[in-house]
Amino acid sequence: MKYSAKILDIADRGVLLNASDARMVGVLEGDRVQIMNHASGLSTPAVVDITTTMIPVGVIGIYGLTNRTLLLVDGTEVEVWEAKKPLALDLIKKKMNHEKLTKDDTRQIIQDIVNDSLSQAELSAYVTACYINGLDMDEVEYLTHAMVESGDRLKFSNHPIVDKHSVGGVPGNKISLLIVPIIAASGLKIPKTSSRAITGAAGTADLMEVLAPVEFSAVEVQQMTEKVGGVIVWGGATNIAPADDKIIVVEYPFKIDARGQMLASVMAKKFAVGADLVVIDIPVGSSTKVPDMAEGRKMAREFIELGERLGIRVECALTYGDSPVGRTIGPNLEVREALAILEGGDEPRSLIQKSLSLAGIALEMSGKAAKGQGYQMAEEILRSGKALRKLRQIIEIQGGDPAVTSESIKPGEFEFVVNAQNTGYIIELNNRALVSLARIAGAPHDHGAGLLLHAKKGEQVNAGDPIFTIYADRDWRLKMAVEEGRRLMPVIVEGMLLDRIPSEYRGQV
Ligand SMILES: O=P(O)(O)OC[C@H]1O[C@H](OP(=O)(O)O)[C@H](O)[C@@H]1O
Ligand SMILES: O=c1cc[nH]c(=O)[nH]1
Repeated sequence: MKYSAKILDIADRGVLLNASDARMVGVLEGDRVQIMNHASGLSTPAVVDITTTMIPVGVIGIYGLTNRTLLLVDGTEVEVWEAKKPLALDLIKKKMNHEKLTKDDTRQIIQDIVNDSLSQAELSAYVTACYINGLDMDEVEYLTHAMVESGDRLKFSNHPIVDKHSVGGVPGNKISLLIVPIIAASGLKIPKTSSRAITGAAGTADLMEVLAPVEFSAVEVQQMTEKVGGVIVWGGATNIAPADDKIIVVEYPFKIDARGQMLASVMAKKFAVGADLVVIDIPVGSSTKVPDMAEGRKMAREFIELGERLGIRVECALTYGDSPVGRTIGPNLEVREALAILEGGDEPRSLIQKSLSLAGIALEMSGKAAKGQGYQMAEEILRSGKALRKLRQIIEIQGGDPAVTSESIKPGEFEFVVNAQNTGYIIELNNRALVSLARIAGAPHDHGAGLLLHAKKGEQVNAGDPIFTIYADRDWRLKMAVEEGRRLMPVIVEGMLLDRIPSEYRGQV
């Protein structure tokens, strides 16, 4: 049947049909139609919403993200018919029933994800089934290959290509902003693609966006890396492993990171950019993705094994993750902290040490530094100002202002200081609670939102001393964060009254 397209400014996938047209096509709410633009030859399936008033008979409303595939303008004639159910649905059910997915099953699922053939509910079912039932190493390998094959790949003529990736889970982990320019300044190539926040309050792509645009095609990533040695871009915009970001969008609200998908997500990005040598940061701590060292070693073995299957040499660094890295959480605050180090600052030591350790491992793996000399070489590159100059080149080539300084990056204009109620030592900084608080304050979308920690774990505070400041770009978000902070209690000072249970309390204990 033929319809006239009306482009709807809705940042979602799908189409809107008048109820009587839906009956004519033979679809119900949530079913799929295939839309064909005969003039351009472009076609896509889309999930149907139904209205009785918003779209007249003979017109089909096309949502913004679906129109990215169809490239229609208002009034274009399109053909619409009931689409077949995506093949992935039966395969997702297989995973729900604890069965192993084959290479072909996985390829089909990824193809349907990349083609936007699955609704958000169906995609969530896939992520949930994998999260609960897990993937074995064969399934992880199939997933990695399927993710790579469905997107673009970089092909550098000079090797080695070095890369680093963190599994995340620890807030304030701004180390890529230091490591990438150190590696690139050493003369190696590091085409770094990053995700936005998954379980955290600011992913590396969110951080870099404070300094420069992060959305580039794979070709542009390759060209920029050839020119200046490195980039820091958002993987979701590159069409490198394009299923990755669609899966992450589903994980973000739940703050989950399904293990098998995480391994594939990280290594697919490394494989697709042609990396030969990869350092993986595995933060270990009670409120991270990896609760203890034994689990960290297990994950490290999985990364190394997956690397072997892909022909990539992987080394893993188990890092301290019991509390945030450095003193800041949230885009502007984290970027300011990282830039201050590149400008010559020597605080916070823990952030500097972590960044130099990982950069040092990469330098040793590549042979740039002799065994045991990587840390020193990374430190020399940092202290000489070469890393800062390199970051400025990266910022410039990505279209940002290379003259940016740490001082010019400001936290949100609304702030609230949380003071210690009693004297004692900080005995807990709860990562998950700190992330929740930073997200409620607006991070990562509001770049000024976040937290500044005045005291870290083990430090002593006196009653009345500031322990952390909440920043927000909007006052109502600050109010919400302050209220939530009272409930979440992300920072515990030894001796603090945690709660008061009245004698008439009858709740669950
Ligand atoms: O939000 P959570 O789950 O903490 O971590 C996700 C972050 O970890 C990785 O960092 P990088 O790209 O290696 O710097 C991802 O790319 C992403 O930015
Ligand atoms: O890039 C990343 C990092 C952590 N977890 C993922 O799923 N992807």
